[in-house]
Parts: sequence; C-alpha cells; structure tokens
Amino acid sequence: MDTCDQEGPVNNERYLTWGSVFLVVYSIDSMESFKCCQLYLHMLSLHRKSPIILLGNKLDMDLYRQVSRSEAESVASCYGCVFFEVSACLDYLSVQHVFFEAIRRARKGRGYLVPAVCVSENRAAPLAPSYTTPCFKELPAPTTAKLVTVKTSRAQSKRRATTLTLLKGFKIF
Ligand SMILES: Nc1nc2c(ncn2[C@@H]2O[C@H](COP(=O)(O)OP(=O)(O)OP(=O)(O)O)[C@@H](O)[C@H]2O)c(=O)[nH]1
Repeated sequence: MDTCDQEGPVNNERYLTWGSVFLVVYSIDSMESFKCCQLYLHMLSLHRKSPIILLGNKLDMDLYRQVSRSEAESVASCYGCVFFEVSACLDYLSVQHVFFEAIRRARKGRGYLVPAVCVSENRAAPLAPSYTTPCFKELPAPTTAKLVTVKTSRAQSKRRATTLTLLKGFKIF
C-alpha cells in the first residue's frame, strides 16, 4: 500500500489479507507524510496483528527535518511497532538491516517454523528452519563489491597470431 495515496488508507483489504509484516514509511522532512503514516498505523492496528515497522526515510535530509525522532518513537510505541530511521539513498546497510528485521519479525509472528530460503548465486535452496536469523546470503554493499577481472583473450589461435589480450573490470553488485 502506498502512504502517498491522496485518499489515505482505503481499499486496503487486499494487502491486509496477505501481508505478514508491514513497513510504514514516511520522510523525516515531511510532517505531512508522517501524519499520513499514522492513519495507516491506526488502520493496521485495527485489522491485523502482524508486526509493523515504522520507518523514517531521508535521514540525509536531517537539516530539513520536520519529524523529530522522539515524536516518531512515541508514535511507534503507541502502536507497538519498531522504529528505525534510514537514508535509502545514502545508507544501503541500514535499509538492508530493516528488511532483515522485517523478515525476522514476520517469521516469529507466524508462530510456526517457516523454511528459510537461501539466496545464492546458484539457486534457491531450502534450509533447516530457524527462528532467529534469516538465512539470506547478504549482498555486498556497493562499496565492498568485488572487482572481478574478466580476461578476454584471442591468444588461443592455432595460427599463433599476435596475442590480443583485453582486460575488463566489472563491478558485481
Ligand atoms: N534525499 C533523499 N531522497 C530520497 C530518499 N529515498 C527516496 N528519495 C527520493 O524521494 C522521491 C520519492 O521516492 P520514491 O521511491 O518514488 O518514493 P515513493 O514513496 O514510492 O513515492 P511515490 O512514487 O510518490 O509514491 C524520489 O525523488 C527519490 O529520489 C532518501 O533516502 N534521501
């Protein structure tokens, strides 16, 4: 569901029936978006017992902050949800942490074991169920991504032609 809906939280049944965890996101530089979030929090609290995460985005815009951390914390505690602030554009790891936390809470909230899915380069494979840590293979942050050197060579020519070796660097994210 989109907290930017002009009409607020309407016609959300389709989300409420299948959502296992809800991330309610506002911009810390927009009181309007925060107020709108509270409508969603209220609606979620009435309809579902699924975990809710209140998320203040655009932490990099702290200079233009309109929603204080303490105000958001107090709203979060009213609705019994966890609260984080992140910058989606500057801090990849904090966003990743929020998603991992969402998965952890969704899996705990179900009250029964859900097989974890391992995302790897090869293929998804079921793992032993675990309550605590989601078994997602963590993607490297762009800054720590491996630099893979791919060697393109025409050196195999049987004609013993002049060897041409091209070296290309690729960043794998
Ligand atoms: N400064 C800053 N800008 C951000 C950040 N995250 C998103 N934006 C910007 O905010 C604007 C809205 O981002 P969207 O991803 O479209 O957010 P949305 O909630 O889907 O917005 P709608 O499409 O209007 O529903 C874009 O211009 C983004 O570049 C952030 O962490 N910091």
